[in-house]
Amino acid sequence: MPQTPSRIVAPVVEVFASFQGEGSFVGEAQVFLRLAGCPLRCLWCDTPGSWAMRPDKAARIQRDGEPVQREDRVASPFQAALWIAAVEPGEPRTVSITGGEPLMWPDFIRALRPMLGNRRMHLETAGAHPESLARVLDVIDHVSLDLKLPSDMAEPVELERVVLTPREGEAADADRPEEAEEAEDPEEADVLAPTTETAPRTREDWAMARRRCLDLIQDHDACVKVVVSGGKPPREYDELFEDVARRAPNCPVFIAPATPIGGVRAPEFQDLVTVVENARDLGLDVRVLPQVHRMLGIA
Ligand SMILES: Nc1nc2[nH]cc(C(=O)O)c2c(=O)[nH]1
Ligand code: SF4
Ligand SMILES: [Mg+2]
Repeated sequence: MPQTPSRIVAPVVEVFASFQGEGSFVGEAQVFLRLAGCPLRCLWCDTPGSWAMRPDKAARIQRDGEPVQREDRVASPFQAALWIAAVEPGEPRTVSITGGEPLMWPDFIRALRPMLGNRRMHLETAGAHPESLARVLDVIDHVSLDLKLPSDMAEPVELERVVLTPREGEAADADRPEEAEEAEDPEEADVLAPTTETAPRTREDWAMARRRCLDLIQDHDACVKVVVSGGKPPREYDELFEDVARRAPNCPVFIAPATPIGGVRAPEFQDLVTVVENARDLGLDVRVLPQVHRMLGIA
């Protein structure tokens, strides 16, 4: 059920300016808005700190060259837009909304759109929540769709909605007890209500979600990203490429060799070549692109 417009909030991990490190817009100066909350469990996840919503934690607002600002994590779209404007070093930038899984927050994303003026709004998402993607697609200028190999995914978890009473982490205002009482009424409190669309579990669920997402983006400005990690038979990626070739054949495909973190390995060079050739055999427009922001050592 959509949230009441005046009460739309989402948990913000961080807002910062950087250069886009992945996909079609690599190298572009952008602002990143990272929302917390992800029910998925990619084995090579590079942002596990964004899995939990943690309304008690602070949002990190980073303007280059200035000390990090710590703010209330639970933010309205208006507040997020103010932070975006505050971290931009110069002219307004394209805003990339990432996570976590930003499609946990479709109402928030829709409500943010009119607050960004003529900035472009890009979305970094996994192909796991087609209903939520359909809800936001008309306000998104570019979708960067990560396609996941089912064998790269551990069991998803469910994100529970959180009623914030009063404001999480803040004591009730002793001078205005009537307000504190109001806030304790769940009808009046802010609620972190992630989408109720369930995450894929089985291989079949994943195939269905992926295909629905590809059908949605086929006529949209979009790119597909596939993380290739070490130790996987190159043929495993065929099911992803075959779906792209059938459903969104004009969409550029970026192969991202996994950044070695934790136990994850980068792919062998020969395997990478084979994966690329398998995609090319299907007529796909494919490029290899490691995470450039990691290579630069920036956020
Ligand atoms: N520079 C930079 N580019 C990015 N592209 C996608 C990112 C993400 O975390 O989704 C990301 C990120 O975190 N930083
Ligand atoms: S979808 Fe993104 S945030 Fe969620 S587990 Fe995968 S890589 Fe991590
Ligand atoms: Mg990422």
